Amino acid sequence: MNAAASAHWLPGDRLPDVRLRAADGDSHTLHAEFAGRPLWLATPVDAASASQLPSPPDGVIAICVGATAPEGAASGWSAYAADPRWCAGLGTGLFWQADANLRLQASQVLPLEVVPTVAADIAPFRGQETIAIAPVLQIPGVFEPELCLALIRHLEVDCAGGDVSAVLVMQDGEQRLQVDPNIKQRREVIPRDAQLDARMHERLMRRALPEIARVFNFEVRRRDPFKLLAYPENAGYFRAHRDNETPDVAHRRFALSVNLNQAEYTGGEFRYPEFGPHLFSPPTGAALVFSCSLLHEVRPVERGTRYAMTTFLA
Ligand SMILES: O=C(O)CCC(=O)C(=O)O
Ligand SMILES: [Fe+2]
Repeated sequence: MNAAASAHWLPGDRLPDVRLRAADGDSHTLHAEFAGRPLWLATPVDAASASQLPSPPDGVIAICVGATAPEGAASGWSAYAADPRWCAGLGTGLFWQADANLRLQASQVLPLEVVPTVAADIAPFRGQETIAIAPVLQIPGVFEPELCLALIRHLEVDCAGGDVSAVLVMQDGEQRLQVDPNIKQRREVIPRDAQLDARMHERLMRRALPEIARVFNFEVRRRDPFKLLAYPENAGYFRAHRDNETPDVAHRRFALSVNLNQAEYTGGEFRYPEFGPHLFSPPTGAALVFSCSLLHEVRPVERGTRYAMTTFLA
């Protein structure tokens, strides 16, 4: 096993693309042919280790990469050889679970000590018709839970809760910052901890930017400063607005927002009234990315405090 080799793939990372060779000699690429369903991927070192792999549940694609695989098609596993350069980078003796978007969910060393289960978020798709949906992108697991907690602490403790959020208004031909409860009510602060800033930046570079490039075909070159937000119980909201309407923010292309404690409040969902009634409340650590030209609102928080981190990309 080589833990060092696999250490650079963390839960939340999208698996690298790779060319796989089937027993009949045909070649297949991971991203092109194995996305769209949850994936189990194993790299057992020998036949004994391969024979201990559990059968995958229905709807899960299971591929065994390397010299050996569990016997026969009935096992639910398909055997492939991979480009050896990739195998070296991956490491052998490993078991990976990835979601339908090929994002790593969990990894274990073989033989397995914990029986793998299919978590709700990597369960096979159940078809559901919808008439309209806002063109937003959700990226799970951009920040780890521990980073989310550190950010909340930074806002509440190190930054003494932040400042009441103001809006820019034009008055007598001049721009002025002014608190306006007709528009929004929340606290906010630009983080003052360079290490937290660097950790957020690294996670965005690693997990959000490649997805934005893939989904929106857009290469991010600029980022506004990070902002930590608190929407208090019965007092926090941001009414419908667009994020690029005044000259000072016209450069913004995409808004990115990460929920930091989604299970601890109710209300506070995003809504895109131009695109129907759906409410968006991504889980803790997930990023919501959308065009700054879309009308959007953050619904009033009813219970608890909603914490989030937001920035704008261009
Ligand atoms: O609360 C958030 O996550 C972001 C709210 C928002 O729309 C904004 O700050 O422009
Ligand atoms: Fe906004």
